[in-house]
Amino acid sequence: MSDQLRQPSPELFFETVNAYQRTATIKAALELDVFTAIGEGRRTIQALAARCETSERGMRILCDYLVILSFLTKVNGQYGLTQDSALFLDRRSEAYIGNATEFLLSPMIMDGFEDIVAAVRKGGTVIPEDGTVAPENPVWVKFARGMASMMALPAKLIAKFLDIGDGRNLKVLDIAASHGLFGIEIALLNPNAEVVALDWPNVLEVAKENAQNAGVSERYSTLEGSAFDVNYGNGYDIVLLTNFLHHFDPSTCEGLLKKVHASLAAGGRVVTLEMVANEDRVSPPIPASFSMIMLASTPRGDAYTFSELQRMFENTGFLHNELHQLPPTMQRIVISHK
Ligand SMILES: Nc1ncnc2c1ncn2[C@@H]1O[C@H](CSCC[C@H]([NH3+])C(=O)O)[C@@H](O)[C@H]1O
Repeated sequence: MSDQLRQPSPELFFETVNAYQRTATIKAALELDVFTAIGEGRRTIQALAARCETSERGMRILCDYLVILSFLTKVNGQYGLTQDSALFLDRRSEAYIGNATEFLLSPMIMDGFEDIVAAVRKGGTVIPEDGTVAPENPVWVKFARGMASMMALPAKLIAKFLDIGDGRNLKVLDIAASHGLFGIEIALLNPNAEVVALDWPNVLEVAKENAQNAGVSERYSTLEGSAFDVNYGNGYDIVLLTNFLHHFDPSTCEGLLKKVHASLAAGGRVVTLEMVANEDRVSPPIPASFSMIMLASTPRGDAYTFSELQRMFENTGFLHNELHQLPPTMQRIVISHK
C-alpha cells in the first residue's frame, strides 16, 4: 500500500521502541532450549514446561509470544516449529545457529549501542580503544566459536563457486581467518590446497582446532598478528578476505589491498565476502543496516557498496572485479583479479 493510502499508525514506533523485548525473548527461548524440546515432539505447554524446567504459565506466555513473532506455529493448542526454526534453532540440527548470540549479544557489541547519540555526533564508536578493532580484542574468540555456525554455509558455497576441486596445486591465504572455515572448506574440496590462516594468536587456536577436526591440519599453517603488519609471503592463488574490510575506512582498506596484491601470483584472485549495500545505501535491508553496527562498534567501518569496493580494488592495481550473489545467504562476494 502506498504511504498516502495508509492510515497513519504508531505501530512501527511502538514495535521499534520495544524491540529489546524480542531480543531478550529469543535469547531466553534458546537458553531454555524450547525449539529443541518442540523438535523432540513435546507440543503441549505441560510437556514443554516439564522438559525445560519452567512454570506452565511462563512457558505458555513465552510460546505464544514466539508464535506471534513467527518462530513457532500453534494449531489446536499444540505448538510446532516453522521450517526456519527447525533448521536453525533446534540444537540437534547440523545448521543450528543459536550459539551466534554468544557474539551478537556480547557486551562488546551491545555496549556500542549504549550511546548512539554520541556515536552519531562523533561519526564512530565511543567504545574506548577503537572498539572491536582493538588489537587482540577477546570478542573475536567469541566470534570464532559462536559465529562459525553461521559461516559454515557461505564457506561451503564459496569453495564450490571457485571451481578448484580438480586437485591442482593451490596456495590460499585466509586473512582474518577466525574459525578458519573458509580456508578449511577449500582444503576439503582440493586435496592439493595449502592454506595459510592469519589472525590474532588467541583466535587462531580455534582455527587450528577446526582444521584438526576436519582432518586438514597437515596442509594448514598460521600467521599470527595484525594483517596490517605481518609479512604474508607470496605466490598465493587465492586470498580470502571475508568480513574484514567493513571494519576500516577506504584508505586503510587500500593499504591492506596493496599488500594483498603483492602477495598474489599472476592471475591470482581475491574473494571478498561482505554485507554489500546497494548504491542507494538503504537496501537490501540487512546488509544496508550493517552500517549501524559499524558506526556503533568501530571508528570508521562501513557496509560498502559494490562501486566503493570496486574503487578500492582498482586503486590498488586489480584488473577487474565481479559481484556475485551467494543465495540463500544475505551476503555477496566480489572476485577481484590480479
Ligand atoms: N588487524 C587485524 N589483523 C588480523 N586480524 C584481525 C585484525 N583485526 C581484527 N581481526 C580479525 O578479523 C576477524 C573479523 S570477523 C571475520 C572472520 C572470518 N573471516 C569470517 O568471515 O567469518 C576476527 O577474527 C578478528 O580477530
